[in-house]
Amino acid sequence: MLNILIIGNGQCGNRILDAINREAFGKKSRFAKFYSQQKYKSNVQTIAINTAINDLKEMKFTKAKDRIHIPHLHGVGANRNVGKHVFEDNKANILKQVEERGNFDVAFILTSASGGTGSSFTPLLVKEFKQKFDFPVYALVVLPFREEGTLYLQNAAFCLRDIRESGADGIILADNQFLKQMGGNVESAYNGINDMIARRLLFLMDALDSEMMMVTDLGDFKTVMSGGAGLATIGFYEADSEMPIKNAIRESLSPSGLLFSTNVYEEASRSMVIIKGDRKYLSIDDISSEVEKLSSSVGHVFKGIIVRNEELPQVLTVLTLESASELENLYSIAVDAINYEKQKKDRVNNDKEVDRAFSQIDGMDPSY
Ligand SMILES: Nc1nc2c(ncn2[C@@H]2O[C@H](COP(=O)(O)OP(=O)(O)OP(=O)(O)O)[C@@H](O)[C@H]2O)c(=O)[nH]1
Repeated sequence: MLNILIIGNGQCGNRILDAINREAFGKKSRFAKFYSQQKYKSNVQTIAINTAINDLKEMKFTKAKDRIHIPHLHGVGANRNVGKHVFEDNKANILKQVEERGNFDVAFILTSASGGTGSSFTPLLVKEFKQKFDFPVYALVVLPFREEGTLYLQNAAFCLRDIRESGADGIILADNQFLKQMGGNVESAYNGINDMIARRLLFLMDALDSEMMMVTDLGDFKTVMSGGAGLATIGFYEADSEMPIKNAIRESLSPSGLLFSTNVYEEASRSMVIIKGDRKYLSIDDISSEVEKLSSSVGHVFKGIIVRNEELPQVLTVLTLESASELENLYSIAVDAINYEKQKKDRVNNDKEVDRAFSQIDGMDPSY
């Protein structure tokens, strides 16, 4: 049995963690968390960390003992410098609470790249973990909608770089902009995106800890994640009973299945394909021929099959990327955002117009 730690940092990380716990507790009752056991096969510990108490209170499926409030106003207001200081002041407390949970085989840290709390805490937390523990640490990082503004864009650029430099064993990318086709208003888009991420992570945990017909384990996952440029994404597809399994594999690798925009056949470096479902849907020949196609352009592909009676076929693909043109696009917009913010600040510093306005009443007092 694997010991798995999942941490959700900041509002976005908290919400995805809550979506994971909702699936794991069963969706039926919001009170399930008070009396039921999580349905995980592994020993999964979940911890939500936030500076904003309201974000923690908003969680419906994560137990109160699994929420760590780091008091700092109501968040750090998208300021990563403030967030870094707040983390340093509180890291002993956070690490103590993690250590009290026991030993882990692997940790996942969930965060947005662009806010203040999650994006500044995550790289520093990864760094502490890598110094203190010897389990692999993976960050699942949510990229912003591109129209969310200059501060979020610059945060995303610096956060991703910081996480890469922190010693993380891999970064799994999910992109709000790419996933916004979920439609609806922002809130329902968030819920839809969070559910997509939660489902994929739960499938992954299930696969790493299952008796399989064909085995993929944590060792294989580590090997996949160590390929490429340290970046990865995850695809998923659930087929109906009519769809041939090879089409389901292809769908999981298509834009509608992936969490991040990439042409898998051009940018992926290593992959893991796990297929789950009733034996009657799982033609080994079809699976093998589709996986061979993928490996001819990707390189190494690990393949796992989990037989689950009466279940429709589902496919999960983990892909590490050796290049990511969408990330290059994001960085070029972020550079514009950083320059824009800098110019604005310079203008305010150099332009004394406001000071001149105030100076007109120097030495005067109000008369009533
Ligand atoms: N997918 C998804 N993205 C979210 C969600 N909530 C916020 N975001 C995105 O996360 C970014 C903002 O980061 P947050 O996680 O809200 O910020 P934080 O880490 O709590 O930091 P501060 O509020 O600045 O202290 C924006 O790009 C939002 O679009 C969510 O529930 N799901």
